[in-house]
Amino acid sequence: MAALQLKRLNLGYDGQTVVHQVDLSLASGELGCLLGPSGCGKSTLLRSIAGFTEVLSGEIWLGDERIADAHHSVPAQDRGVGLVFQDVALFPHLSVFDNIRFGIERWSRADQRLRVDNLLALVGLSGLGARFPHELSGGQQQRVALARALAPRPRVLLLDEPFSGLDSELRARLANEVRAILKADGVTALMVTHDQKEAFDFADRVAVMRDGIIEQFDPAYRLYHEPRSEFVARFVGAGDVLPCTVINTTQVDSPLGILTSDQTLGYEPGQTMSLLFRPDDVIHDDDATLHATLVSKQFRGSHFVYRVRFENGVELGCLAPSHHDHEIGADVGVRLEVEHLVLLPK
Ligand SMILES: Nc1ncnc2c1ncn2[C@@H]1O[C@H](COP(=O)(O)OP(=O)(O)OP(=O)(O)O)[C@@H](O)[C@H]1O
Repeated sequence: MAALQLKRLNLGYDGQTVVHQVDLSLASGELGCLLGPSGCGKSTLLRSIAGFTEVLSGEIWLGDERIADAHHSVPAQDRGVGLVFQDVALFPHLSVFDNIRFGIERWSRADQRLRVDNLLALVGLSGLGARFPHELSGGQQQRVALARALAPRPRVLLLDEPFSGLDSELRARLANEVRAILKADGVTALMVTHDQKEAFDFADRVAVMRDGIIEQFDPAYRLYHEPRSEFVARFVGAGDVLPCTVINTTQVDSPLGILTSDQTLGYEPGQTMSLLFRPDDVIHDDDATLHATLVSKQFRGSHFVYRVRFENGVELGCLAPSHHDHEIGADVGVRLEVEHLVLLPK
């Protein structure tokens, strides 16, 4: 049984629907993410699960309990949902230990101590229970907030842009760390972010949202390599789209010649489609027979991302090994490595 299930969910404000017909489910222990541009409805969706936004139609289930539909709604405090927000909001006058203990005060003293000690160890803060929030770094405070939300063993944990107040290096590290912590505790969680890297670091599956609908809900690898729409393709990574015409079950005619896929394409011959090129499909290679002009380059440490222009004017992003520091305007060799062609509707 799914730990969290949204069925044909419609949400909105003042008679206006902002989330449309959303279906989504998370298995027990699964980590999901809502990823999308500002205003697409991510927070509205998350708030409806927490019990802060009413349901216009559709249903929200936690395990075998229907917690909300258009006619009834279990109060937020009775849902067994844990929350972690961007603003950490720890109680400044309580110690770390007492902050974490806050939601389990009705447990026995011994159980409280055991749970808090376990959580402190889980979030890597053993020995810091007596400190106060102002004596911790931003990242440590966020981990205390996480431990506090986890203490009562919520049925599902909701995280709304939990790292957005932190600097970029810490964000990347925390997304991974929090993932490991939640996996170790077997927690089911749904996080909201507009940061693709954070979503990829954190989640088992990512739901890409646009204008109140979920365009695709898949593991990161699949979103990147098998996006179902141009919007998803562009939102989860760099890429270029060229027009092409389907020739047969495995080949297309493109501005870069005839390309062959290692998988059946599933489109009718003669259909015109968009063909996706990721920079990692286009590799700079001094020995390649295909040539292009280097238009721009970005150094990324381990590699360069080149922009190359072919004779017919087509431009693509291209990966180059870190030590291939060619001059802008140089003629460079390029190898196309597109075994799996990604065709998108035009
Ligand atoms: N309390 C509210 N009253 C009226 N409209 C709202 C309210 N909250 C959000 N909206 C509208 O609903 C839509 C979705 O907003 P929501 O906050 O869910 O988006 P989001 O994807 O989380 O955006 P962001 O990444 O900027 O937080 C937007 O058009 C927003 O203006």
